[in-house]
Amino acid sequence: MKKFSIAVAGGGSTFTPGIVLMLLDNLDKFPIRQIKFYDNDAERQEIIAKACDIIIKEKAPDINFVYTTDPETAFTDVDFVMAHIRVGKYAMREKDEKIPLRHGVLGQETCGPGGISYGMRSIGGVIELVDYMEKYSPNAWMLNYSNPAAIVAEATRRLRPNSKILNICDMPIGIEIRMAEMLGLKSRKDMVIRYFGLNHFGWWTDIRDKQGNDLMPALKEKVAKVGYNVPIEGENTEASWNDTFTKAKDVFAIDPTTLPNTYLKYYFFPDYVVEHSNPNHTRANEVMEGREKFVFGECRAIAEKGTAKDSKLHVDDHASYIVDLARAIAYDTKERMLLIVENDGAISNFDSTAMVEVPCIVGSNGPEKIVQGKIPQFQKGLMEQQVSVEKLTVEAWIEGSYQKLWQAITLSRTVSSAKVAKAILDDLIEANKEFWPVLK
Ligand SMILES: NC(=O)c1ccc[n+]([C@@H]2O[C@H](COP(=O)([O-])OP(=O)(O)OC[C@H]3O[C@@H](n4cnc5c(N)ncnc54)[C@H](O)[C@@H]3O)[C@@H](O)[C@H]2O)c1
Ligand SMILES: O=P(O)(O)OC[C@H]1O[C@H](O[C@H]2[C@H](O)[C@@H](O)[C@@H](O)O[C@@H]2CO)[C@H](O)[C@@H](O)[C@@H]1O
Ligand SMILES: [Mn+2]
Repeated sequence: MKKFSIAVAGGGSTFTPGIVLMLLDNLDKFPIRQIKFYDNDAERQEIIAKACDIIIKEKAPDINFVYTTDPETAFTDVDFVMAHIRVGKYAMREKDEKIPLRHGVLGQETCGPGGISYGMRSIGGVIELVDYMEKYSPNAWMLNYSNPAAIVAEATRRLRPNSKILNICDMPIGIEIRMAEMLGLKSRKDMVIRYFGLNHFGWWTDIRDKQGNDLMPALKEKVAKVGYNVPIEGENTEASWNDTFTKAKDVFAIDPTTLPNTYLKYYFFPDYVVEHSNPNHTRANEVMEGREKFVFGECRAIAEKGTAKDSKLHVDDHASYIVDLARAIAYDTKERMLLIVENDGAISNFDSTAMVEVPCIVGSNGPEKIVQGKIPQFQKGLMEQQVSVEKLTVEAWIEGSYQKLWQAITLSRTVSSAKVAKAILDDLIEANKEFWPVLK
C-alpha cells in the first residue's frame, strides 16, 4: 500500500499538533511515510515541531519528520500540502477586529472589514504556497483551510485557475456534529445533507438519514429553542462560541425553511455583535490567552520532558475531515463533502463564476459538484451582495485599487455608510503596510 508524504504549511499553527495527532490516529486508513512542516516563522514553528518530533517518534517512528523554512526542502517529494497559514498572525487578527470596532463596526476574523483586511494579507501568502507546490511537487494536491477561505478561493480561481487546490471549511462540520447530537445519531456521517452558500455564509436545505427520512422538522424544533448550543461529549466549548451557537436560533427565525450557518449572525445582527463586543478585548485576545497559550505551553513541556506521555494535547477528531478529503483524492472514495468550488451552474440562478460552498462528490480527479438548483430570492440577494464584496477585494488586490477596496467595504452588510467604510479603510491601510499591496 502506498504511503503518503505530507507538507503542513503553517507548521507553527495552533492547530498543527491536533492535526498531527489526528493523522497518526488514522494511519490504518491513510498511511504516511513523511511529514514536513513549513512556516516562514522559524522560531514559532520550532516550538511546535520539537514537540511533534517527539510525538511522532513515540507513536510512529517509521515516519520521517522534517521542519524547515526552506520552500524547496518543504515542498519537494510531497503528495498533499495541508495549508493553514495566518498571514500577520494573531497580532494582525487583533487589529482586524479592533480597528472596525473603533468606528462602531463589528470586528471579526473572516466577516466584514476584518475579513477583508485578512483577505488582503492571505492572497499573496496562499498563492506563494501554490507556486512552491507546483514547482517542487507538480502532482501534489493542496488541501487549503487558510482563511478567509471565501476570498482565498476567489483569488486562486482568478490567479491560479488550473491549480490542484481544494478549499474547505470546518464550520459546517462543527455544526453538523451538533445536529447529530441533537438527533441522537452516532455520527454526522449518518446524515445526508443539501446545502448552498458562500463560505461562512450558507444554509442547509435538506437533511435526511441514510433511509431517506426527513430530519429537518425535528432539528428545526430544537434549533428554534437552543440554536446549536448543545453539550458535546469531550468538548469544552468556550463562552463566546456558545453565544454564537445560541444566536443561531435568531438567525434561524429569519428563514425557518432552512437551517443557517452560525456566521450569518454577523450579517443579520451586526448591531447586537457590536453591543456585545469589548473593543479592548476581542476574540484574538481570547485565542492568544487560551488556545495559543495552551498549545505552546504543552509543546514546550513535551520538549523539556522529552516525552509526550503526560501531555494534555489531544487528537483533533473534528479535523478528520482532512483525512476524508485526502483519502477521497488518493483512493477515489467518492466521499460526499462540502467544498468551496466555482459555481458553474451548481446553483442555477447564481453567478456561474462565484466560489460557492456546495456538496461535492470527491474522487481522484477532484470534486464534482452536486446541483442544488434554484435558490430563494432572500438568499440570492444576500449572496449577490456578499460575493461582490469578495470579488471586489480580490480585484483590489490584483489591481492595487483603493477605489475597489473602498467599494468592497462599503458593500459589506456589516458597514452602514461609505464614509465609515473609508475611515476604516484608511486605518487598515496604515496597519497593513507590511502586508498589503500599495493601493492607488
Ligand atoms: N477553514 C477553516 O474552517 C479553518 C478552521 C480553523 C482555522 N482556520 C485557519 O487556519 C489558519 C491557522 O490558524 P491558527 O489560529 O492556528 O493561526 P496561527 O497564527 O497559530 O498559525 C498560522 C501559522 O502560519 C504561519 N504563516 C503566516 N504566514 C505565512 C506564510 N506566508 N508562509 C508560511 N507560513 C506562514 C505563521 O507563522 C503561523 O505559524 C488560519 O488561517 C485560520 O483562519 C481555518
Ligand atoms: O476564533 P477561533 O480562532 O477559535 O475560531 C475561528 C474559526 O472558527 C471556525 O472553526 C471552528 C469550528 O467550527 C468550531 O467548531 C471549533 O472546533 O473550532 C474551530 C476553530 O476554532 C471556522 O470554520 C474557521 O474558519 C475559523 O477560523
Ligand atoms: Mn471556516
